[in-house]
Amino acid sequence: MDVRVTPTPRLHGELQALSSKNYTTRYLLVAALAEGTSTIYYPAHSEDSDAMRRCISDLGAVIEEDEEKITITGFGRNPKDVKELDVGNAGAVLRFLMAIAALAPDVTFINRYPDSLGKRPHDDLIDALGQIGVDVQHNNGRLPITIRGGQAKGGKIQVSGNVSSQFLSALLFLTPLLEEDSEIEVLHDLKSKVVVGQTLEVLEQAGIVIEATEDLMYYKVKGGQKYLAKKYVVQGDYPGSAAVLAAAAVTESDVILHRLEENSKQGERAIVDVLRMMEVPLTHKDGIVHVKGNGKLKAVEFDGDKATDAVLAMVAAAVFADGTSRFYDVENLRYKECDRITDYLNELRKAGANVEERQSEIIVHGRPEGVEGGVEINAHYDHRVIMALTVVGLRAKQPLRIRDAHHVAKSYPIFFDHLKALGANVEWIE
Ligand SMILES: O=C(O)C1=C[C@@H](OP(=O)(O)O)[C@@H](O)[C@H](O)C1
Ligand SMILES: C=C(OP(=O)(O)O)C(=O)O
Repeated sequence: MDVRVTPTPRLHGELQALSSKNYTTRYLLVAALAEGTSTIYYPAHSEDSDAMRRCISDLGAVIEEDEEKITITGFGRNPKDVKELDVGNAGAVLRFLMAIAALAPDVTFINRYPDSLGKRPHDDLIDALGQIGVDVQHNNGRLPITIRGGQAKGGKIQVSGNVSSQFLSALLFLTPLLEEDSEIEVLHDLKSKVVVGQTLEVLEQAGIVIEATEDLMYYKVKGGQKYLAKKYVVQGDYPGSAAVLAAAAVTESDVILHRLEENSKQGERAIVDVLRMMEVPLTHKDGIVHVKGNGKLKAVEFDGDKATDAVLAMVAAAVFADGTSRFYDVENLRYKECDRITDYLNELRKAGANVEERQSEIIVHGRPEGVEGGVEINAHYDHRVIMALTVVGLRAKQPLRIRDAHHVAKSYPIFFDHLKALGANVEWIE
């Protein structure tokens, strides 16, 4: 399904932010790893969070759900002997469960998205699991991947952090359940470090004790720990909301978004600071962001690694800024649903933006006068590309057609409903 985005000068209205994808996947996982019954209030509903639900259920968690909450009776350290797991296109779900599969005899992760997740590398995690005796069969570091666990006892693990933080998070979820104590040392740089903060926060809430150095590069984990069954409440999602806020910033707007905690550990809350730096009129108080956009933005420089899943939305806003913006330290955007530097900038250029790439930088020469539009956009299976190009389309001169925009459902199935509710001219077309 495609979406047509027709230029829209004004947005107006009030929305509840959707629930955080990253917290939902983590709470589902720690609930599955506990032996009792946990309750998660306001879980996210998206393809990625559904992938975690489906997989933990296949592994033996018992799940009941109503409008408001989900209750999960976990399998502790004894997952069911499943032969196959389907994580859809969800990178974090795959990586976390690759580690948990070390507790099972023989699991194969199938390759349902050969052109997206199927291209992403998992070598660093495969290597780390190998160090504690887990046998991993793989296709040159990629899916399909078969894990034969059972032998893992704990010990010293070194893991590289310069492609994805998800490998480290995966090991942090697994090692407390192993018989022996573990030490985890992160090699090279640790990208998306802030997200590891969310992992540690959730582990602590689940009763797991982990000693971490302040720089998050070294950990001591006692083996034989138990995840506790708990009650969790999922907060609002900054990465998805970043696109809505960017849309409000590039238009004349009066847009209010609820459920965005000021002191959240989500790095993508930096969207608020970045828009402020761009001189977009806004306030943020008591979990409510209120943007009163006038369409005027100033260029900005920002370390994108601090807010990895909001960078594309920030870049979309910068397309209309006065001056040249620079988003640096973003190399690992290349290893996501698509190459979020080369592929994304190609689509932006088609729409009429003036952008340049470096290996780990995105440079945007702003066009406050607007961009031409009138083209078809390739979504590259990437929800964040779809959302960011929608922002650009709102201020293009001619409509943009975004092909296969249904992939927005990976994290934000109701994104277009939300934008429509604000008055955006967006419509699904066959
Ligand atoms: O741990 C997580 O839930 C995630 C970590 C980040 O990935 P990287 O660590 O690969 O940057 C982020 O982009 C992804 O959306 C979710
Ligand atoms: C990169 C993302 O997710 P994942 O790595 O879990 O596929 C994302 O949500 O933008």
